[in-house]
Amino acid sequence: MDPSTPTASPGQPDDGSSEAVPFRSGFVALIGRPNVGKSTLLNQLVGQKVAITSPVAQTTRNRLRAILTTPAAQLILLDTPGIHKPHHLLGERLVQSARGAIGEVDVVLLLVDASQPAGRGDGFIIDLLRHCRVPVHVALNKSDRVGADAEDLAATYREMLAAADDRPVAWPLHPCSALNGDGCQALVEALAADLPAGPLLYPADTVSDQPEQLLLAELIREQVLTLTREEVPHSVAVRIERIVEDEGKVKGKERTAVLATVLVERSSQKGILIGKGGQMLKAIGQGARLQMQKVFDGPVYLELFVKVVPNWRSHPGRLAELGYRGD
Ligand SMILES: Nc1nc2c(ncn2[C@@H]2O[C@H](COP(=O)(O)OP(=O)(O)OP(=O)(O)O)[C@@H](O)[C@H]2O)c(=O)[nH]1
Repeated sequence: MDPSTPTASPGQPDDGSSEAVPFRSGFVALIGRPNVGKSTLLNQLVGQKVAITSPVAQTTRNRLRAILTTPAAQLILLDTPGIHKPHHLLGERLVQSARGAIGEVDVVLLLVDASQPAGRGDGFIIDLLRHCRVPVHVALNKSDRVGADAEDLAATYREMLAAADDRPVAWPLHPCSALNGDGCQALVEALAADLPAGPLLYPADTVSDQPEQLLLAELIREQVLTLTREEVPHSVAVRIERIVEDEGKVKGKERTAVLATVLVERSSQKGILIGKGGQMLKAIGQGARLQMQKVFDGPVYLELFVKVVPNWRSHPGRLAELGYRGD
């Protein structure tokens, strides 16, 4: 299909009758508690890595737009930081950012971890969404872990949601697995059906509006989250200093050099990040470099520095500099 003619959809009759199915486009906010799988779902839906994921809660710090174009619709998906009780200025900005997203979209997708019982956190989010003027869908994620069939899972979760909140909620439930893709196509179709008729808002082959620098910084942060222990992850920020087309070519492909600084709050954290004989920093660099090579589709040289900036998470100026605006 020619992407510049978005009204041509598979449901459109070719007899010239007026019952053409309109192309739909609009914004969908992904809302949920930390670690329910929002970023994993985003990557699964657009078919490539646009958001970093990790088993550490509160991985997502920026609102990311991922763009999914099907023959019938274009969905602009806003990944939001998990909603949780904030403990510092960064935390407050993250929650503000998620709340802000609810007011700006055409559809809200509430993601829950269906392998966990619904709890007070779910009640808090349901309350936040109760007065939302746009359709709310609920993705029952991690269905692969539950072992129940889709119907049973929906019925169980409906009861759990009702128990988490005394007033009944009648939002459509979609069992799915962001990890293996089960149920994701049906989910996309349901979301698309609730979008307004409209044209393509981005070229059909766009998958993200995230600046390259931010993605590269996130790929480094992902390795830190994956490889280091509890006390380090949330104190880390990454700043990309420079990206240069390197002189050298490897197997005929241009090499890209990336220079980045990893910011931590304490010198003890710097020690952990560097590791014995520099082993930890080397492993972080190697992991990030492999991911970056996929982004550039070519060889990457990555140089990492570690710098201590005490309390950067509580400094409005530092947060803004690193892109955490909480808008
Ligand atoms: N088994 C299983 N695990 C999943 C699924 N979706 C996500 N996960 C795992 O859950 C963890 C958290 O996933 P993320 O995508 O980072 O979660 P998030 O909601 O974006 O997290 P925050 O950034 O903290 O808000 C990771 O270890 C994922 O691999 C799923 O469908 N099935």
